[in-house]
Amino acid sequence: MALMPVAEALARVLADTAALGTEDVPLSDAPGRVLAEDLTALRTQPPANVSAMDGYAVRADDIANAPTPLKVIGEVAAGHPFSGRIGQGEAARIFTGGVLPDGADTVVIQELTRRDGDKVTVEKATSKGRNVRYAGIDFKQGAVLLAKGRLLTDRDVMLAAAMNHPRLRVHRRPVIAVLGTGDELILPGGEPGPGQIVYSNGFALSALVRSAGGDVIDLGVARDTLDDIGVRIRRARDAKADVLLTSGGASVGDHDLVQKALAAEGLDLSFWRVALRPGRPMMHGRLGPMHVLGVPGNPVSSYVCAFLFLLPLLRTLSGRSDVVPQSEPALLGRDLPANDERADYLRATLAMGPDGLIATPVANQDSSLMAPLSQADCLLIREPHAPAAGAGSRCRILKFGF
Ligand SMILES: Nc1nc2c(c(=O)[nH]1)N[C@H]1C(S)=C(S)[C@@H](COP(=O)(O)OP(=O)(O)OC[C@H]3O[C@@H](n4cnc5c(N)ncnc54)[C@H](O)[C@@H]3O)O[C@H]1N2
Ligand code: MOO
Repeated sequence: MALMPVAEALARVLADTAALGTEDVPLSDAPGRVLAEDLTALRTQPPANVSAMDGYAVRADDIANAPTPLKVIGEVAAGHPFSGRIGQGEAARIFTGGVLPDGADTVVIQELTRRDGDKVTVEKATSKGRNVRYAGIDFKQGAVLLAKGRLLTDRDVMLAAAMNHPRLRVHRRPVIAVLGTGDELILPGGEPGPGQIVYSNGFALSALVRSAGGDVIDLGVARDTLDDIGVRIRRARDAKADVLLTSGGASVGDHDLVQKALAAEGLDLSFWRVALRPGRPMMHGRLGPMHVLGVPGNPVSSYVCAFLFLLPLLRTLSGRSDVVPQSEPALLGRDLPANDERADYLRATLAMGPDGLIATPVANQDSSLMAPLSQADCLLIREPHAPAAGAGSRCRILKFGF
């Protein structure tokens, strides 16, 4: 079977995949969730012309030839408007956030005044409209300020609160069941037997899922038997996971049983093997409504595949409008040879140079190496058959999160 181009593989993963259903959550639970409907301001902010400073509300014409004595006829604090009207030669004491009284058009800061009983002397002219925040300068009732599909930030919930929404309609969080496979794997902290290593993939994959707004079902590590893998696949199904993410057992070895176990459960395979390095033996299919992404066991391959395919899938299920992480320009930190037929995602570090970001691929790109992966800041993209490229030439990178 020919290797599938990365773009086609991604298109297949995302094909016929709709955003999950919605739920209402209180504002405090909304950051990190994806907005499921356009959010309209229920009020205007500020709702009236208000003072930006502590001082005196005046008529600018009255103080054009300062120093000018004015009569103080009232007081305005935030939340306590003054019902009177400022006439010629009059002023009102006003505090930050107070509604500008009728008749006044300007606020003089108190540092430019001298108060004496019910008189205030404005010592310096202040231009008309100064220190006034006009009604609606932030937003107006009816305006759509947060669009459907937006990943809500802490600042967004501040805005939503100001718009007077106590709860927001968001998409359900995707549930991702994470399964490791391999007889050689023990859990961190255990005592490895001969030939054993420590299970590590799942920790990064679960963290990636959570950082992208998904919930994780940890299916642990299956032994290399059809039975054990099958039991855990059924557990993912019974739990109604949206995605089953397996790592390991994806290749052609005698102990690579994941696809066989999935087939026994009725897998509808959409592809296996991608023109990608690292990550060639990746597969995708469906078990009923559940997506299945089978990523290779080599730790770097598992992470790169999850980054390239699981993240967009998770974002699509989450209802995000920005589904595919966008690449950014950088300059190559060292010479690279011509590429073969597989797209290459090189682990690279980033540094700021005089002409922009410099991406330098780590020396050893073996897909089993976790130390350089942890040192890397990004993936440097090499398209299939890319010609040799010299240090300083342009390249594209995908930055890691965190
Ligand atoms: N004859 C061939 N051999 C291999 C091919 C091939 O095309 N023909 N492809 C190679 C490529 S490329 C990759 S990538 C690997 C992927 O193989 P598997 O998905 O079957 O991975 P495993 O054999 O299960 O494991 C590979 C490697 O990674 C370690 N591993 C596995 N799971 C974990 C985990 N959860 N945490 C940490 N480390 C893990 C495992 O011990 C192996 O060392 O196949 C090549 N072979
Ligand atoms: O495709 Mo594998 O992931 O290169 O080691």
